[in-house]
This record gives sequence, structure tokens and C-alpha cells, in this order.
Amino acid sequence: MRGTQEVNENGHLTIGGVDTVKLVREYGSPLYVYDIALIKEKVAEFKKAFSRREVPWQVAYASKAFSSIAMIQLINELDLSLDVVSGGELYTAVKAGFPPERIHFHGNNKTPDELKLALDEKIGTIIVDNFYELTLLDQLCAERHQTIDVLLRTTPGVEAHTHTYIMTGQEDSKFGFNLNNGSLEEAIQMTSDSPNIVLKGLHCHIGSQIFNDKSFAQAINKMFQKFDKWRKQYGFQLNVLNVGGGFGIKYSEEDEPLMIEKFVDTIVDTVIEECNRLSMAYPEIWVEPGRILVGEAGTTLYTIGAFKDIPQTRKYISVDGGMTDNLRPALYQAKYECMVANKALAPADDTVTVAGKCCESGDILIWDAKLPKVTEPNDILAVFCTGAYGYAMANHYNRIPKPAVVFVENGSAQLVIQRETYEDLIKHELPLIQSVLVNN
Ligand SMILES: Cc1ncc(COP(=O)(O)O)c(C=O)c1O
Ligand SMILES: N[C@@H](CCCC[NH3+])C(=O)O
Repeated sequence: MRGTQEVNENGHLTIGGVDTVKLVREYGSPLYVYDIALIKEKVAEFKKAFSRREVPWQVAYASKAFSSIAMIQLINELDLSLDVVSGGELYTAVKAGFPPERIHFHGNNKTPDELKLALDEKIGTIIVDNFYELTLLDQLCAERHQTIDVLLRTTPGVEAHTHTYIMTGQEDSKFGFNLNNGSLEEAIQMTSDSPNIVLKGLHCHIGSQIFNDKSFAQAINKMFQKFDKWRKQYGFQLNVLNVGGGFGIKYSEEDEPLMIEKFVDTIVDTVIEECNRLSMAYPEIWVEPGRILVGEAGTTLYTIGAFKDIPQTRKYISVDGGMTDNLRPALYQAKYECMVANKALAPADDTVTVAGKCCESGDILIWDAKLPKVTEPNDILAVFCTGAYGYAMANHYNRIPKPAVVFVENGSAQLVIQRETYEDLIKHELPLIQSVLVNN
């Protein structure tokens, strides 16, 4: 059980004091449920861990993990900064009324329109990823007589131990300026020559779902290696050091995540050591967690439908969602745990494979899950830890509408994203005009 999850007198799973069976009755399924108290707890852990230390800091929520108007408003209430990675995420933040000065804009291929939107909205910081962007941003700022604070994203050449698709700090990466081949130095020089671009510091993000704090220390050590030279040669001052996100969480028994405090201490200790070695002032340390703030807070509720038993081979149960609302098992072989929410006290005495409803053999949410033998059609299956990169990566494969999202806290539920309808699926489509095709 995570966060506020409990079992009530009816043997039903409750989250935030709300009966999950009632939630499905009211909002349908699949349904993403967010335990708001757990999100607040994780935010508080970051604040507490940093407040004990002697450095200035900022925590920016990486909204790619889950972005919606209500989510961004919650992050604003909790007084964090915000990381966005596309025009759409930026637009959502603006519509949510998020203070622009606390928005940081990422991405390895920001379009001119996206950069213009960022400049129009006067956002706080752009994390510049490559030379194309640096030149484009410089031109746009010059045309508009605007200046902008930037960080340069660097790939320090650190291999974080995680799935290769979510490793980003290694040399061979599409992201950032390489530290070791001179690219970063060239970018620093370009910014020092520009009157429009104000270089505030450096950024790196070594990957996601990381369990080892040493990888962060290694990345920081590498970023400081040439700092002395840059300081002398280009007058570069490190006001901000952003070490990204990537803090791992416990999806299943196999995962052994570190405490937030441990990550923070390693990061702060390493920065302090380096600064003391170089006799320089401590920069503001920024982190940008996504998964660790919202991952464990999210649970997806499905209705169980078809059963298929292949004797001596495998028992499948199918749910009314799948890789359309949780792409992670298909994409990264990610592991999840589950429970029958309306039979939460029944012993888990059977082994079944939980399949999604998409036309793909790879659409399996959980292989060999432990569930009660008494599980039957119309039971509610709760899959845990789906709060990060679940709704965010939801898609319309097989023309399946996206589920609804509710926030729960202190016994109440609030719908924050409506379930899509079939009508929504076709709302941007235009009918075929046969005569046009025939005449051409
Ligand atoms: C630049 C950057 N910052 C932050 C994050 C957030 O990562 P996580 O959700 O693993 O904390 C990501 C995603 O991996 C990222 O690419
Ligand atoms: N979407 C990935 C993480 C990528 C994070 C963004 N750089 C996941 O679900 O684990």
C-alpha cells in the first residue's frame, strides 16, 4: 500500500479516503486516480532536504511526467518551479496561470514558434540544447530587443544505469552540448559574445528511473572539470547548476529507490566540494524531478472483462485499457503491481497475466501477476504507480478514447480531466470530397 491507500470495511481499496469502486461507478474506467496527499508529501521531502543545506536551490516539476491545468495549478500552490519541454506544455502552464518567471523551457528541437511563444510569455529560463537553437534564439532576441536567461544543456559522458531509452547523459545522445569534445566550450564562448543571451549556468540530465546517487556525483564532477578555464577565459560565472531529474521510484518489489534526502545530500555535497576546491561561490542548485513527485501517487482503475485459460501454459485476464493508457510495459518492459480493488482482502492465490485490449500481442500490462482465484469479470483492477508517463504518454491506438483523471484527497474526489468520447476522436476530421479527388 502506498500513500493514503487503505482497505475499507467492504474490502474495497480506498485512496485519499475515497472508495475506488465508487470512483469507477461515478467516472467510469479506465480511470487515473491521483493521491494528492502523496504528491504533497514528496514535494515536502524535497523542500525539507534542501532547506537543511547551506546552498540556494530550486525544485522544478518536470511536467512531461503529467501535465494538466489542475496539476500545474497544484504545483504552483506548492510553490515549485516548472519544467516544460514543448509549446503544448508551455501553453498548458500559461493557461494554468503559472508564473512565467518560474518556467524553464527544455527540448532538443524547439521550433521558432515555440521559442517565440516562450519569449512572448517572458518565461524565466531557456535550457539551450544545441548550436542551431543558440543561433536562432540569439536572432529572435535581437529582432525583439529582448534578452533571455539561459542554461546550456550538457551531456557529461556519464552512463546512468537504467533502460537505454531513458539514458540521456552518455556521449552518444541526441541531447545537449558534449562536454568532452569541445562543443560546450564553444557554446559558452558564443553566449559570452552575445548581448542578448545571458548565460546563467549549466544543465545536465543523465537519465530517468535512477537508483544510484553516484551517477549524479560523477556528472557534477565532470561538469566542474573545465570550469576554472572557462571562468578565466570567458568570464563565465556559474550562477545556476541544474542537475536534472531522474530520481527512481518503487514500481515493484525489485526496485530499491533511494530516499529523496540521500539524492539531495549527494548532489549538494558534491557541488560544495567542487566549489570549495575552486574557491568559488556556491551556485543555485536546481533539480527537476518528474516521476518521483507523481509516479507513486497515480493508480489506474480498470474493469476486468475477458478471461482466457490455456491449461499448463498461462491464464490471461483482459482489462478495458492497456498500452493506450500505459505505454511503459510495451516500451520499456516496465513492471507494475496490481490488486483487485473490490476484493482487496481476498488472498492473492492465483497467477494471471493482465492483458490490455489493443490489437498487439505485446499489449500486456503485467506478466504473472498475483491475484485472487475469485477474480471475475466486472471486478475492478487497480494498477499502482501509474502517475508518471501514464496519461502523459496515452495515445489513441485502435481509436480508444483517453481515460478521465481524478484527484482525491481527504475523502473527496475532483474530476480534473474528462474522459474522451468517440466524438472527440473524430472532431478534427473532415469528410472526403469525392469530386476533388476525381477531378485531380
Ligand atoms: C531534461 C529532463 N529533466 C527532467 C526529467 C524528469 O525525469 P524524471 O521524471 O525521471 O524525474 C526528464 C525526463 O527524463 C528530462 O529529460
Ligand atoms: N517516458 C519515460 C521517461 C522519459 C523521461 C523524459 N526524458 C518513462 O516513462 O519512463
